[in-house]
Amino acid sequence: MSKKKKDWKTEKERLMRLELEERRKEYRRQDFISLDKIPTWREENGSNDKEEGKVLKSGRGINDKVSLYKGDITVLEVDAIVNAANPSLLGGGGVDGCIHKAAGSCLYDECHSLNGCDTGKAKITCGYDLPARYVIHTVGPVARGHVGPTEKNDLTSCYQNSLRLLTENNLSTVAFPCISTGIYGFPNDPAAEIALNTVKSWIEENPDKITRVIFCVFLETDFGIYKKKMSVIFQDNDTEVAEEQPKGDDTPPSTKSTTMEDNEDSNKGKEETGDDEEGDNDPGQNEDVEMESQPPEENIENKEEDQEMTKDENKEEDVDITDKDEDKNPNSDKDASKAEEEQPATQTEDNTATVEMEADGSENTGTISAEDMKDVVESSEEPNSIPTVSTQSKDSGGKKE
Ligand SMILES: NC(=O)c1ccc[n+]([C@H]2O[C@H](COP(=O)([O-])OP(=O)(O)OC[C@H]3O[C@@H](n4cnc5c(N)ncnc54)[C@H](O)[C@@H]3O)[C@@H](O)[C@H]2O)c1
Repeated sequence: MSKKKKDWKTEKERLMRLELEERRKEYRRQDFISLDKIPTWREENGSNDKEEGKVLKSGRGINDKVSLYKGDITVLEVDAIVNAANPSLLGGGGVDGCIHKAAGSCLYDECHSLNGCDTGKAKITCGYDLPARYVIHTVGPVARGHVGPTEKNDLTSCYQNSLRLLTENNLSTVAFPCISTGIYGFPNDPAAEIALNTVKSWIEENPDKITRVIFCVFLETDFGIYKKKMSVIFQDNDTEVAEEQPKGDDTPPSTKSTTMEDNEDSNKGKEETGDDEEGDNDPGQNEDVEMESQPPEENIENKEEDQEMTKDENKEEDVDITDKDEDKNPNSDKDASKAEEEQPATQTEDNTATVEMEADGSENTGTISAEDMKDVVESSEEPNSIPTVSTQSKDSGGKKE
């Protein structure tokens, strides 16, 4: 018998009232990773340094607030995971498809009520069946291999607005995927540079608001890039080395990879519940994984052609939807009080957003032409039509610059 479709508002209110142990019983996947199983950047270095006879003073520095994790973002038990969405917020493929699939259909329904999201902006919803309590949806720039000031600013805004939304909702642990580096074609290296430096600056300006930011990479390529950059950007300069560093050895501490298998033992034996296809999102072990939803190189080209961003053609004023769709948008100013009761979360303060991508593309101020986004979004219009992401372990690296 088909399950009765849940009302997202009722489900959200119910979930928000649950204590952790009660909530854990509702996770669609029981092989979740709790925060204490993810070492901080300092702990990773510390464990290496201990091996090399050095003991690090445990500080409350920035290195205690960041982590590098390689694996599926949908299993992370944090306050919020960030979704690399598209302007429609109606799901798609890649990490967007994984998150929607793991969260369940209520996520789609709540997203549908948000009337889209502009590039660089962020909106927050409940996490539903995910171990993450919330999902912060942000829309990265469609770079197609080209990184100009606009693309850089938009990607920087994705991280800033996501962190701002996190703390505005009194949340303090978050995981980011590599926004825009998949089908949107932002080169991996500059994207990592922007992600790491933006997050570092933000934590330095708001040290007491953040407990942990996890950089969740999926591809071996990104893991290598992040590990190298983090060793430089998150230098451990607030430590006291207990013993002399071997003469002439000034190499920064290397780090061991934080991968799914490191943490698997901690969740061994947890029963798989629900109709989850085990391994749908499992990125495999230490290899690049080619996601079905991320077509091979040549197709990405075609897809990118399809998603040709023609800013001037599409450039339209953001439509302030508060007076236009207030009954549709639970977060419009007029309904602010009602919205606050129903939804503890708030949206970005300006609350203007791209008018929702209609299937026929009639009203669309997104940065991707209606026709193109229609193709991308149409396939994911209904929750059960969201393409599943299955991965084959493959040595192919991520997109080269
Ligand atoms: N890949 C596709 O074929 C496809 C199709 C339609 C829509 N989308 C999605 O792609 C667009 C956004 O592009 P994007 O480059 O920002 O996102 P993306 O294409 O999802 O790639 C972003 C990053 O997320 C990584 N990733 C994929 N799955 C996971 C996972 N389970 N956990 C952690 N990381 C993961 C992926 O390897 C890449 O590094 C949106 O339209 C969205 O709906 C993708």
